[in-house]
Amino acid sequence: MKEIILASASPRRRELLDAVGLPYKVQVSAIDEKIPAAMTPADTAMNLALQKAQNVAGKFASGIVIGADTIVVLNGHVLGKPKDKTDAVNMLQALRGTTHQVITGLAVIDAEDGKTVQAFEETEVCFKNISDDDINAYVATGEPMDKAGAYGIQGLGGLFVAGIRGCYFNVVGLPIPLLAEILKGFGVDILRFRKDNNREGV
Ligand SMILES: Cc1cn([C@H]2C[C@H](O)[C@@H](COP(=O)(O)OP(=O)(O)OP(=O)(O)O)O2)c(=O)[nH]c1=O
Repeated sequence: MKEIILASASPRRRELLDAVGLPYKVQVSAIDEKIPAAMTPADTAMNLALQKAQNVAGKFASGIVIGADTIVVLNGHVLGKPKDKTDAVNMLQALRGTTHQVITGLAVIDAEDGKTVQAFEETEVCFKNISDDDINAYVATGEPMDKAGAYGIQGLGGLFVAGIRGCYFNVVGLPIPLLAEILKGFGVDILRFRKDNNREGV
């Protein structure tokens, strides 16, 4: 099997790949994450994912490179990571009581021949109508600062979520089922890639 290279600094993405037992190495991309103007939210996420994957693919002669980018979309407007605590408070105030979308764009590149596949997953997240007090207490924990939309559903931010429709892993930053489908086209079968596939105790 070709080597898998995750073009990401996100600990969440590593944890999600670890959970399915796929061996990989990490090479963080060196791109300046600028949200391109005049693109749909899905195209924005896929474009950023592509920039990350291309940047890393250029450093390797072979291997399957995975790039991803997660954004939150409220009424068609893209929310990335908060710039500071005030920005985080503003984002959470805008998100409370809403149903919004979380989109993760994926780009997978075979560094050897340049074959590239892009896709995105979209999940709807319904937020409770949380109080300013709760927002301030949450922002004070620091958890929102490195996360799109200023929350982490997998952490304390999960307390604000009334429900979701769609892929949970997508919200956390890597839509594993979609990625598994894409990787099959690169000759990587997550379910069957090793002979000794004993997952007892996982
Ligand atoms: C909405 C949401 C986002 N996030 C995270 C996932 C992503 O790591 C982050 C969005 O930022 P990204 O720019 O997608 O990723 P990153 O900067 O963390 O890592 P890299 O660019 O190196 O791949 O927000 C959560 O962890 N939980 C959530 O509920």
